[in-house]
Parts: sequence; structure tokens; C-alpha cells
Amino acid sequence: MKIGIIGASGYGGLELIRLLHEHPEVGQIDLFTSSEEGTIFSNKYPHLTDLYDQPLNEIDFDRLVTYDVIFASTPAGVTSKLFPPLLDRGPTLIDLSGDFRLKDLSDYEAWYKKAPAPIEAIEKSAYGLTEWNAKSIREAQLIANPGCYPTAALLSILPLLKERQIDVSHLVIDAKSGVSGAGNALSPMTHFSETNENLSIYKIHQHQHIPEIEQAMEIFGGMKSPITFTTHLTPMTRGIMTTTYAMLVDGITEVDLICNLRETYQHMPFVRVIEDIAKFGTKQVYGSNYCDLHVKVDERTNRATIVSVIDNLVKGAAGQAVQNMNVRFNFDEKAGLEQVPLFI
Ligand SMILES: NC(=O)C1=CN([C@@H]2O[C@H](COP(=O)(O)OP(=O)(O)OC[C@H]3O[C@@H](n4cnc5c(N)ncnc54)[C@H](OP(=O)(O)O)[C@@H]3O)[C@@H](O)[C@H]2O)C=CC1
Ligand SMILES: CC(=O)N[C@@H](CCC(=O)OP(=O)(O)O)C(=O)O
Repeated sequence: MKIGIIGASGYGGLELIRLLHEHPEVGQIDLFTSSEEGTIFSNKYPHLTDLYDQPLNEIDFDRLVTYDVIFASTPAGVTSKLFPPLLDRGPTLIDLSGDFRLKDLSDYEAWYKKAPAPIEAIEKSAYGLTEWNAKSIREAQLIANPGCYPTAALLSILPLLKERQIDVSHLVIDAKSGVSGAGNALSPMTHFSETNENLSIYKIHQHQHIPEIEQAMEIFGGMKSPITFTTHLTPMTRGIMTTTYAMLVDGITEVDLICNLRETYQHMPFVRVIEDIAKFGTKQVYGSNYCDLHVKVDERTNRATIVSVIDNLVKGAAGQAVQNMNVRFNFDEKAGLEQVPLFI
């Protein structure tokens, strides 16, 4: 397989390189840039010395069409223009940004505050939540990799919504992310002295992942309702935890929820149901493509607390993108993704 990575020098791009480098089906990886053409990649990132001593390439349409797969890990608003002309020209396109995730164009405009991609391209894209959309991913030329928070939240709540075990109204999803979720651009939000030893809340009720989660709840869970979704920045590099609070449907027990999660994901290699909460946390999945789930019912309130953890750069971005490539090309779904989590 011949792979091109656009936005290779960003955090998602670097993680794609790390994972694809070990992939048994990948032979060639070329790196593309919008700003640093000719820069020797290992001069920019010396941890890649002897591994990627090649120059960054200009983004050139005639060259891009020669690849089997093009990954783009670029800010919102880039692939909406870059990808549509590449459709039907050969490469499978895997987009890590939000440009093709929302089926309703007005949602994209309202939440991303940018012009949406052409509707024809959005209609051709498959939402890349691998565990829930493998059939469409297998046939798609363009895969819209999910956002990091939606990946964690949806994997935990979709089985429970689908089986009508939790009440869809009044869902509260409380989410926390490590700083790498914001990418490598410098900003006051991720300034060390303001992030370290701080816990902050941001984009309250305005996060662009709200419509993405609600859309997937409807498509895959068959349940439609507005959610309350809050995001917090935590002083760690990687990791996301989402905690969802949901009222139980009458007669449903904790055992029912656990059995459902176990059954749903029993043949899926990257989703684990963890019953012992003792060490449950982002470190259990750090550097890996796992998503760990835990659910506990509070019998006093009849409410379930549903917890999910992922590494935002792996299952939340590059790992899931590689998993989608594996599904798309009928490779072993685990190819390139068998890293043991870095717990200590
Ligand atoms: N970080 C995370 O945990 C996650 C990120 N995402 C999404 O993935 C995408 C990438 O995120 P991340 O890697 O963190 O971001 P970064 O800011 O770290 O990297 C983005 C890269 O995009 C390239 N770029 C910038 N502008 C353009 C342009 N106009 N045309 C082409 N390339 C451009 C830049 O490289 P160069 O200057 O060399 O072109 C830059 O290094 C974003 O849309 C983000 O929202 C999704 C899930 C998780
Ligand atoms: C910590 C942090 O800032 N995280 C980012 C996640 C970015 C992301 O995944 O956004 P896309 O929808 O563009 O892919 C955020 O909350 O916006």
C-alpha cells in the first residue's frame, strides 16, 4: 500500500506515522505539507532520525491521485475543498477532521462556523465509527473519522440506547481531555503555566461535537434528543474520559447494562468492558487503540453512570483511522494496532 499523509507534522499526523510505520500492509509513506515544502522531516522531529529523513512534499493534486490511501489530519475547513476533486480518482480518502461528519450542512455551518463541504461529497462519505458502521466503511471512498469525544461517548452509550435501556431525554455527558486534543498549534488555552495544575471547562454548550453525537445517537441508536455535553481540559498530554449520566428505563438493572455492553462488543477487538473500577482510567488505554467501558447503577437515583476512556490520538484519531483503512481493505482489523497500553 502506498500512503500519503497530509498534515503529517501535526499531532494526528505524527500518530499516523507511528502506527502506519508498523503496519504489515504498508510499503511507502509520503508526507505532505501546506507550509514547509522541502523540510527534512527528521530535522523537524529528530525522534524520527533514520526513519523519516525524507523531505515534506507540496500538496499536489496530480501526485495525490497516485496513492492507495490519503489520510488528512488538517484543521476544519481544509478537506472540504481538498477532497471532493479527489473523489472517484483512485485513492481512498480518510479525513480526521470534522468536514464530512455532519450530514446536515446547516449543522456544520452553525457549529464549525465555516462553509460546508459539497453535499455530493458528504453523501458519498461514511462515518468512521468502526464498531458501528463497518458495512458502509467497507464500501466508502471517503471516510469521515469521528471526533475524539464522540468516539468515547458513543461507544459507551449506543448499545444502551439501541436496546432502550436508558432514557434518551436529559442525557448529560461530561468529558475531559488531555492537551494534545487541541493539536500542536500554540495557544493561550494550552500554555503550560495556564494548563498545568489547572482544570478548566471550555466551549460550554457550544462544542462542535454536540451535533455529531446527537446525529450518531439517532442513526445508530435509533434515539433522538438534545444532550448536555461539557468539555474540560486536564493537565495531561493524552487521554479522554467521558462520563454519561442517564436515567434507567423501568425494570432495567446494572447486570442488564453490563451484559448488553459485553454482548455488543464481544467480537470487537478494541472495546473492553471493565468491571473492576480500581484502576480504571486513561492510563489503561494510553498509546493504544482500546476503548475501555465501565457502567455502574446508583439504585438510590435509578441513574446509570457510564464511563469511557480512550487515547484521543489513537482510538480518538489516528488509530481509528488505521482501523477504518483495515476494514476498508479487508485487512486484519488489528493490523498496525496491537500496541500494549503504556500504563507506567
Ligand atoms: N488532536 C486530537 O486528539 C484530535 C484531532 N482531531 C482533528 O484532526 C485534525 C488534525 O488535528 P491535530 O493533528 O491535532 O492538529 P495539528 O494542529 O496538530 O496539525 C494540523 C496540521 O495540519 C496542517 N495544515 C494546517 N493548515 C493547513 C492547510 N490549510 N492545508 C493543509 N494542511 C494544513 C499543518 O501542517 P503543515 O503546516 O505542514 O501543512 C498542521 O501540522 C483536526 O481537524 C482535529 O480537530 C480529531 C480527533 C482527535
Ligand atoms: C482539548 C481540545 O481542545 N480538544 C478539541 C478536540 C478537537 C476535535 O476533535 O475536533 P474536530 O471536530 O475538529 O475533529 C476540542 O475540544 O475542540
